[in-house]
Amino acid sequence: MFTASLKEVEEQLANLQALVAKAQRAGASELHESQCVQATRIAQNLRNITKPPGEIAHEITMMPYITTATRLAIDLGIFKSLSAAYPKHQTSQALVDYALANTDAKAVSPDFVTRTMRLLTLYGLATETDYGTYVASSTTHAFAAPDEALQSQVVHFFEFYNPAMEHSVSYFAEQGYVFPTEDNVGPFQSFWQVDIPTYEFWSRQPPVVLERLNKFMKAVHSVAWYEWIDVGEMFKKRIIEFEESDDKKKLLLVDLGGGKGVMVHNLRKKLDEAGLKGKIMLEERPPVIKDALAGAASLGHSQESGMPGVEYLAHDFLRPQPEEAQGSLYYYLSYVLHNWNDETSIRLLKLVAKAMRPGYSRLLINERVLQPTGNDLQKAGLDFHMAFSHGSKERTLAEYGELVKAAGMEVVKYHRSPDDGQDLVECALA
Ligand SMILES: C[S@@+](CC[C@H](N)C(=O)[O-])C[C@H]1O[C@@H](n2cnc3c(N)ncnc32)[C@H](O)[C@@H]1O
Repeated sequence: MFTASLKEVEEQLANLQALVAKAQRAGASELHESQCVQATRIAQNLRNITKPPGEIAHEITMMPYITTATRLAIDLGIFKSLSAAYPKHQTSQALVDYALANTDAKAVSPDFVTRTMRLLTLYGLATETDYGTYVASSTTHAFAAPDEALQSQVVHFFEFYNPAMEHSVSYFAEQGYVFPTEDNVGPFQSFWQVDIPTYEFWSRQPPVVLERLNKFMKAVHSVAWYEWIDVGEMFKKRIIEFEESDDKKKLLLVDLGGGKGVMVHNLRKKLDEAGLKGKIMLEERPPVIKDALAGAASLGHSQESGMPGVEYLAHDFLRPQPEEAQGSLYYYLSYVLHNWNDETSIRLLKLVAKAMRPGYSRLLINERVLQPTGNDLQKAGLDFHMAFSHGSKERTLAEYGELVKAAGMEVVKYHRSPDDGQDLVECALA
C-alpha cells in the first residue's frame, strides 16, 4: 500500500509556511510572481511525495487530453468569452452561443463544452462554480489576453511539435538514443520530412505561423532580468567607469535576435527613466523587424521608424556585424544560444567578439541556466525541446563558460535570477 512519510510532508509544509511568513514580514498581502513560482515548486515536491504511483501514471497518460481540451477551448473562444463576461458566470450554453457567433465552429453542443471544461477547470484554466457553470480565473484572463501569447504557444506546439514528439519514439528506436547535434537533423526534421534548420522551416511557412511563433516567444519568459536588476544603475556604473558622457550617439546595447522587440521597448523605457539617452538596437531577420515595427506602432510610435531611441536593423547575425553595430557597451543574446549547437553558437559568439571594443564592451547572455540538480519543467522541458527541434540544448554555467571561451571571451559575472528563471551571464573579451 502507498504511504507518504509524515516527516517529508511536514518539511514541505514548513517550507511553504516559511515563504508565507517571509512575505508577511515584508508587509505584503499577496505573494509576488517569483514567490508564486517558489510556492508552486514546494507544492510540486509535496505532490511527488503524496501522489500514489497509479495517480501519477494516470496524470501522465491523460496529459495529452488536457492539451487537446485547451486547444479545443481556444478554437471555441472559451477563454475570450469567460474573460469578457467576468465577473459574471457563464453556463455551457452561453459558451456554445459565443462559439457559434464568434468562431468558425459549425456545431457545438453544451455537452461538448461541459466535458471539455471538466479537464480545463482541473488545471485552473477556469473555475467551475456549479454543474455546467464557469467563471474566469486569472489563467483564463491570461489566455484571453489580446497579445495571444499563451494561446499561440499552445497552438504552435500542438500543430508542429506534438506530432514530432510522437514520431520521436520510432525515430530514436531507428537512429539510436543519442540527441542530434546538427541543426538540420532530428525528430522534428524527420517528421516534417525536411533537412533544413527549424528557423528556416518557419520562414517557409505562411506568415501566420511566424507571427504565432513571435507572439508566443513572450510566453516562454518568466520575470525579466530588467525587473530585478536596476538597469539605470547597471548602465550608469559602466558609463562612469569609462568617464564617457552619455551622448546621444553612443550605442548602449545591441539585441541580437531580439524577436518582436519586447525587450528593447521595455529597456528603452527603463533607460529613459534613468535619463540615459544612448541608442539601443534591435537586430533581427527582415520579417521579424517588420513585426517589431508593428509592435512599436501598437505602443503608439511610428510604424516606419519605431520607438524613438531604438534602431531597427535587418541583419543576419551569422554574418559579420555591420559598422553601425560596432563597439556597443553591451551586446545581448536572449534565448538565442539555446537554439544553436556548440559549433554555430561559437561562430555567432566570435562574430560578436569581433564587434566588441576591448576592455569596454560586454556580452549579456539571457538564458535559463541549468543547475546541476532540481531543474524545473521550464528548464528540463526546454532542454528536451531544443534537442528535438534544433539539435541544441539548455546549458549549465560551465557550458556557457566553455562556449564563450572558444570565442575569446570569459564570464565576468553570473546574475542568478531570484526565481530560478531567466539568468544573466555577463561576459567580456578575455
Ligand atoms: C528564441 S527567439 C528569441 C527572441 C528574443 N531574443 C527573446 O528573448 O524573446 C530567437 C530569435 O532569433 C532570431 N534569429 C534566428 N536566426 C537569426 C539570424 N540568422 N539572424 C538574426 N536573427 C535570427 C529569430 O528570428 C528569433 O526571433
